[in-house]
Amino acid sequence: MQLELLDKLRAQNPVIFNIANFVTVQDVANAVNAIGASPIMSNEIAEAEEIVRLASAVTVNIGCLTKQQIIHIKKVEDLARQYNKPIVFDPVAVGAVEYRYKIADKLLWDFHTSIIRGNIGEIAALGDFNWNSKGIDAGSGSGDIDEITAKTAQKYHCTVIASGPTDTISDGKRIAHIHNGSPLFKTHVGSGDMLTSIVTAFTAVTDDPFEAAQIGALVFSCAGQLVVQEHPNVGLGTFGMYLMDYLYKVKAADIEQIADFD
Ligand SMILES: Nc1ncnc2c1ncn2[C@@H]1O[C@H](COP(=O)(O)OP(=O)(O)O)[C@@H](O)[C@H]1O
Ligand SMILES: Cc1ncsc1CCOP(=O)(O)O
Ligand SMILES: [Mg+2]
Repeated sequence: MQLELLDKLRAQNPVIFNIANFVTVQDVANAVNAIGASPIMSNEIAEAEEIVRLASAVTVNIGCLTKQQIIHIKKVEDLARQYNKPIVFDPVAVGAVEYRYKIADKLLWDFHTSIIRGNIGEIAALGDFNWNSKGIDAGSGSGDIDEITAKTAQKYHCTVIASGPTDTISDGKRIAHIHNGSPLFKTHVGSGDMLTSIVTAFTAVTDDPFEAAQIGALVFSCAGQLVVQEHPNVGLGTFGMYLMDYLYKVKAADIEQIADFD
């Protein structure tokens, strides 16, 4: 794992274009900012080309999808292909809402996506596996998470992160697991969206999406774990606040001490 990518990210401070959802947009902007990149959110098709050109990478989050936004996403994804900017896709609730599954599946076939980051319910749905997703949450299921992640990566020819208590990452051939984190992540709506855009930030400093996925997931999970280690009585409200502090101040050396991956 290339932990030096964290310093590289902070030195380069790349601009990250986010098509966000209105629930978690500020958390995502602050998380991208705290980790050392420069977020920009936009919903306007007329400025899409300018923003894609100035950004190093693009997040597409379908958390609050509208028909107008689908037109915007297609334009932005087409521009990202034209200007060779990586796309990281967050398939919010595709396991629970058939309409979203259909839109996401089509976008993932029509445009090259570098990384898909979802919870296991979302990743299982995209990979056509049975799983009982629950709204935006992972829900429950008994499938083999390694197999689901790898097969979904093979289906869309990209890297996939199935996040959860363990983050499972595959590019269809290789598989990695990040065991760090805290159950408090689950209590904070927006944890997944923050992770997705932090992973996007790391695609700006490495050409290998599998590496960007691993380092993004490791840094994010370790930041949350450090919050709880150093503030054992933290509640779910203050966890979100401390998480921003730790995303900002966490160093590669701190992560190295607690990193738990294979
Ligand atoms: N029980 C848990 N223990 C440790 N980390 C967790 C746990 N649940 C979620 N996470 C972490 O929370 C972040 C968001 O993941 P997840 O909850 O799966 O996404 P989403 O918010 O999209 O459902 C990831 O970094 C993941 O590692
Ligand atoms: C509650 C909600 N409704 C639509 S998007 C959204 C936020 C999803 O955030 P996350 O997937 O990061 O928990
Ligand atoms: Mg999510």
